[in-house]
Amino acid sequence: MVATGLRHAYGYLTVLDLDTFTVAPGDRHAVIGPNGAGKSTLLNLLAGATRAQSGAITYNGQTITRRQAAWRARAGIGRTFQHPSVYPDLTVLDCVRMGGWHHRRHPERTPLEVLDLVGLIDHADVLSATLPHGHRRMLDLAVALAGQPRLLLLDEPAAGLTDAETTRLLDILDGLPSWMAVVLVEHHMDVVAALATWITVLHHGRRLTDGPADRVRADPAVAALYLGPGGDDAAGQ
Ligand SMILES: Nc1ncnc2c1ncn2[C@@H]1O[C@H](COP(=O)(O)OP(=O)(O)OP(=O)(O)O)[C@@H](O)[C@H]1O
Repeated sequence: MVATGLRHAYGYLTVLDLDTFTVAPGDRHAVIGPNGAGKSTLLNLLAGATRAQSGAITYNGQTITRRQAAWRARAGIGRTFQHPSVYPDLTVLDCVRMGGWHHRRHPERTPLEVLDLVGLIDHADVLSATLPHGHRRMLDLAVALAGQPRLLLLDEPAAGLTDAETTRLLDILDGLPSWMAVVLVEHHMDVVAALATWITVLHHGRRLTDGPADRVRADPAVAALYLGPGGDDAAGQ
């Protein structure tokens, strides 16, 4: 996927102004930055949940800038949400079935296998709205994985998880196929450190820097962004 000239504003407030953003098969691309930096806005534009006010997005060589989110999902762009609330009236299993509806004939994994992967197999018949937060996040991930995405957009998947849940999440993400591209918006630097090979840092909607994960995490300007000048450790923790 290649996005160029993406710009988004709410009224007079420009919240994203990004010259280029590229993801290739197999990438593990983290997008980090302080609250309000425009990370979720970027993900929403890539997923089609928000329509780009200017700029262009291509995917597999095809222009998808005006394509709706559902079309993009069918084309292989899966996503999770910062505040997951997947189909509250459905059972956990039916949510995952919905996530994989366009792969009914040739699913790589059955819905039950996906639930097993994320540790929710014992909750298959429970109404999704009754799940505690960590389980709801895992269900959100299961729904995205059931769609067999080629590009997976993750919006703060570790937010609010316990240590044990975070470990499980890291195991799952670490086991994703190498052809799948992942874009990860995340505040937890240990999660970013474990997964990301490339990091883009957003600040006030613009790219502060980007590059190989080790180099960006060691960048004093990135540490200063999180802790203020002199904060050595912020991006490297
Ligand atoms: N629907 C909206 N209407 C008005 N302003 C909005 C709306 N959604 C987001 N914003 C503003 O856009 C800016 C970027 O928000 P965004 O959620 O993309 O940031 P973020 O980097 O994901 O932040 P966080 O880490 O806190 O989730 C913020 O200033 C936010 O208040």
